[in-house]
Amino acid sequence: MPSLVSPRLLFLVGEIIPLKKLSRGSSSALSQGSVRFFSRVDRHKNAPLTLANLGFNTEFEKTTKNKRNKLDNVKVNYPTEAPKSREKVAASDKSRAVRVKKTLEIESAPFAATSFSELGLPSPLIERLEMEGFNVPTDVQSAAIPTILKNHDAVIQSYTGSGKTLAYVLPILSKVGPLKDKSSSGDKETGKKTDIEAVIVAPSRELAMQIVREVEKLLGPENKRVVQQLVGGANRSRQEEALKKNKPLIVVGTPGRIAEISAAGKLQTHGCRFLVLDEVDELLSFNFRQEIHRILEHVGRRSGADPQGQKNLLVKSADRQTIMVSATVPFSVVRAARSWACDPLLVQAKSVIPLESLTPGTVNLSRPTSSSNSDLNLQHQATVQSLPPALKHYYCVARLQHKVDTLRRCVYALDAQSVIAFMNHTRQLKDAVFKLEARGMKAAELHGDLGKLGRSTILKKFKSGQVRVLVTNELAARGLDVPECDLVVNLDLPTDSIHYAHRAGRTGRLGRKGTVVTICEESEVFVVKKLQKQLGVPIPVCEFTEGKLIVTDKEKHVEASR
Ligand SMILES: Nc1ncnc2c1ncn2[C@@H]1O[C@H](COP(=O)(O)OP(=O)(O)OP(=O)(O)O)[C@@H](O)[C@H]1O
Repeated sequence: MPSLVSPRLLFLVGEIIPLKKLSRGSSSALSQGSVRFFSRVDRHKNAPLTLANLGFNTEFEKTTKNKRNKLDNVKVNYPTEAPKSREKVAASDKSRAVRVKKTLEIESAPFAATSFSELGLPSPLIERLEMEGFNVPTDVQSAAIPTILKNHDAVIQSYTGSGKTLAYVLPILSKVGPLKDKSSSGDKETGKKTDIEAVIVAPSRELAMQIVREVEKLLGPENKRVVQQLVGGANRSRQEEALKKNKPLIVVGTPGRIAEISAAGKLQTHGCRFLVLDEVDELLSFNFRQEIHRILEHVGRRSGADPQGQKNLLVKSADRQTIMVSATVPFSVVRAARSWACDPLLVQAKSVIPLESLTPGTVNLSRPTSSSNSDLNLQHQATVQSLPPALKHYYCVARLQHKVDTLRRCVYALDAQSVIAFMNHTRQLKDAVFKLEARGMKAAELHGDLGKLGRSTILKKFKSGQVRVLVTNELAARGLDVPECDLVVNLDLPTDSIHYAHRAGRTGRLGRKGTVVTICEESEVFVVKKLQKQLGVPIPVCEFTEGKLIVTDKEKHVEASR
């Protein structure tokens, strides 16, 4: 079997990563890898980067029924001895154990593993998973869990609803708290009991509370105090009292509140071992910049140097494992990971590669600019990775004043039971809800101006089916997990393909069916066409007549199946 890595690209089970510039470390590591090629690569100079012009006739060896899809012999070998900054400190100085990254043998991360026990999770945690009905890990969990357990910093990128939350929660619970692997040697013993060992940051209260519930479910009722929420809008002094009284090991919250309590000296995170930035591209946006910077400076310590960049082995803080997560990874995330993480790996559903091998455009989704053909192909590839494959996308044209009525007809035509409708301005949400209710359709609005109690009540009603249409904006909805959601409607156009992807990802969770309909004015159709190109998915035009969704594309006039 040929064992080579073309200097131009790395082909990992359906992934083509143009590696214009591999840094020495990873290229040597990667060049030791042997990736299965079935054809020669002969890329023409300026042709766009497509499989065809790369001379690939990709044909995978059919795996037998029982054999899993594995990457044979692809190794990303990191030096087993920790880089200088992570050398084991002398036995005498126990105050600061450091994390030693272990060689990551990709084949030990069996992509599409058939059980969680194959991934090295401790049995108490596996028992809890089984009690909660989680038996088979998703692809991104199969790739991420071994990577994080081997102490690597990671950027986890996989399409919406693919199980990214557990992909980082499970390895953390394997090392922190009552379900952890008691036998794991060499791991840092926790410092004072008050030390927080994991900080998980999310851009919205809803998402933070959703993560808390996932962690609490796994910990079980007897261990609920191990995790605590620090979300904005809740009573801060009560949160600080709980921190003192319960001494949680894991905190989950929104950037503002975590930074606020940290600045007040009420959150001891210098011994923190894990920092997770969920929906990281949103967290790096302007509105959270200051708080995220404070959190990155004060939580644990970036491995290898203190925030001032000086090597300071006397700092009494543990190396921090930094994990960044999102369905969309624009290059701003790659840059942030490079400065705040240490040798981070890009973990996708079926590939784990050194992040430093990426160049602008490879996973960049945030530059929906006019780009050359090959860049479009790359964006296409990156964007498609952020959309659940089973989704169906449509658009229909309506006058501004008829949009809500069109939404109502869309809901009836698709017989949708759990609908999330997106608008760009909070004041319009009320008007849309009023019009829907006036026509007998149970609707409610969700946005930042509502209080914490109001928001959680509305979410509960929506999840329980008491509300059929939730009208919201994308911040309140990012990362939101409502498995029953079967239709997403864009009443206003999203600002770019990243926002489209996160809105669309509220439906079609974990392989379920889902439909996305964008209702736009005639003058906005060109934007939908642009999104279609950037997202790489067909968005045919449709209309809702006689209670049916009719695709009205010229070449085909068919009724869309429900
Ligand atoms: N291994 C699994 N088996 C069954 N269900 C799972 C598994 N992992 C996650 N889930 C469920 O799948 C749903 C989606 O998971 P999650 O919210 O973590 O997806 P996500 O990738 O973070 O989505 P988003 O990008 O929108 O944040 C949740 O209801 C979760 O409980």
